[in-house]
Amino acid sequence: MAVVMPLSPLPSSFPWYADPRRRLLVLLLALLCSWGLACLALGHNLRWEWQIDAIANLAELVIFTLGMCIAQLSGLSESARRPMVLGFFFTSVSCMGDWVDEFVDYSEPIEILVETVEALFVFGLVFAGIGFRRWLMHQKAMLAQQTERTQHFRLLSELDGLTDVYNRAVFDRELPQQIRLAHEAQCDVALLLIDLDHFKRVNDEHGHSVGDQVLRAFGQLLKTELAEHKLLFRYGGEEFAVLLPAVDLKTAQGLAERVRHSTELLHVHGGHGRPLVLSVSIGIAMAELGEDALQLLQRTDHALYQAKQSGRNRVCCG
Ligand SMILES: Nc1nc2c(ncn2[C@@H]2O[C@H](COP(=O)(O)OP(=O)(O)OP(=O)(O)O)[C@@H](O)[C@H]2O)c(=O)[nH]1
Repeated sequence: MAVVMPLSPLPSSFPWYADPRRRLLVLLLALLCSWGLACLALGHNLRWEWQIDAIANLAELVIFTLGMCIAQLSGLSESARRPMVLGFFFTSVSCMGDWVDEFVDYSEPIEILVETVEALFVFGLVFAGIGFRRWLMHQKAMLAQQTERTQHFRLLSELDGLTDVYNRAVFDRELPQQIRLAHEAQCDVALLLIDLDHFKRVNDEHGHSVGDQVLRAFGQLLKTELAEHKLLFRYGGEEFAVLLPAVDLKTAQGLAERVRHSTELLHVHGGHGRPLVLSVSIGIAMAELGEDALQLLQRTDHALYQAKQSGRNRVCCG
């Protein structure tokens, strides 16, 4: 038994032992050998009048042995599997000692041995507990990692890859939601549509990569200027949208003017090495009572159209 016992927690990297079916075989053999040796040593002087006890002991033995086999085969991490298997091995052996204690007459030195074996139960529970705790901690760490990854991928799927602001899909989801929330709370919500002026020219004259640089720099500018307002979206191409909950028209106009002015000062170098002259047109509309997302969007778009038509680089309200 002394030889067999340490076999259970052998690392699964041991070549022959790596196959889980072989590990199970070793464990079952170890258990049967221990049981057989104990019976041989103590004789067969069994009294069967306590059959209920015998069945209970056997049931315990089967449960712990099964626990050991399941732990061995379940693909637990090495650090959890080893103490758990060892723990169930001890409890199984202890059950055998218990069984022998009930039904065999033996002399005093053997009694001490049997009681020692029975005492293994406590060690078994401690080891199994350690294994179980490590398994729980491992599960907890895995769950936290999984949650973090899910959040990370969710965020990635919501962000525009070029400008790092929310994408159109998030805008389509947020717009009706913000209107509903504003109606419920009876407060304002403003929508801004911001469009870079003559952006096609930037692409045509300086190339697509400079155009991308402008979009990136402009996205960063919006994030800086509207730092306290998180609902910032790339609506399409060179057009951005901002939702401002609980903001009145005057404040929304002030923010839009600030963005317009900062855009004039934005420095992105074109193909010729000189900074590009950039400007934006901005349309603003406040959500009105009973109005839906499409109606608000149409009014804001109309305000943007007016800003473009009346010469660009300006803010118009719808
Ligand atoms: N570099 C770059 N260009 C883009 C991207 N998305 C859209 N565009 C370009 O943006 C340009 C938009 O052109 P228009 O819709 O004519 O708008 P505009 O030139 O800004 O004119 P106005 O809006 O009337 O001032 C097109 O040339 C598109 O190819 C992008 O991700 N990167």
